[in-house]
Amino acid sequence: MTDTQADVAIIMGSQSDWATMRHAAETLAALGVSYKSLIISAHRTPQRLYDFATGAKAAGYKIVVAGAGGAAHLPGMAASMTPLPVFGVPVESKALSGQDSLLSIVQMPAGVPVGTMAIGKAGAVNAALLAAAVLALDDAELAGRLDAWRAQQTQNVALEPKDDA
Ligand SMILES: Nc1c(C(=O)O)ncn1[C@@H]1O[C@H](COP(=O)(O)O)[C@@H](O)[C@H]1O
Repeated sequence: MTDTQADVAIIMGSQSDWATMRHAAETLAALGVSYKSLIISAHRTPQRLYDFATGAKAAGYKIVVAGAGGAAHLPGMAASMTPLPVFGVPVESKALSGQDSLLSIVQMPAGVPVGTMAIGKAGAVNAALLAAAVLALDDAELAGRLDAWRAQQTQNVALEPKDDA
């Protein structure tokens, strides 16, 4: 689901981040949350970032999920130009296994917050769940879907391990 009037903007520094960030998109889709996915790089497309971040609230977005790897300046720079909540996803880099991405995103100076997730797929899924939880504060139907999603997750955990699972 990619809407023009979406609640969540999923932005990422490169096409190569999509393999990770698609998990955020899939999680939002499963919860019935509208989103738009965009490639925006602070380094390679600075004007695109400026235009997006300064206009994100007026465009109707409520939350930004930003994934980037390596020198991952995208989430912090987006946060510096929008009052919307920004959740950062450190993409797993080849050279340093995402530790560079994590430290780049998490160490923001006081005054410009980025909610930093775990490295990789877990972070992308959790960014989507956190975004949904925030949106659910004002949306009882979404809150119900989120509860159901969690209940299903609990139900999917077997009590005993299997050899062939
Ligand atoms: N960290 C950033 C930013 C940014 O922070 O603006 N723009 C691209 N990148 C990252 O560079 C990595 C390699 O990108 P390529 O695969 O395109 O070479 C990606 O993980 C991307 O997020």
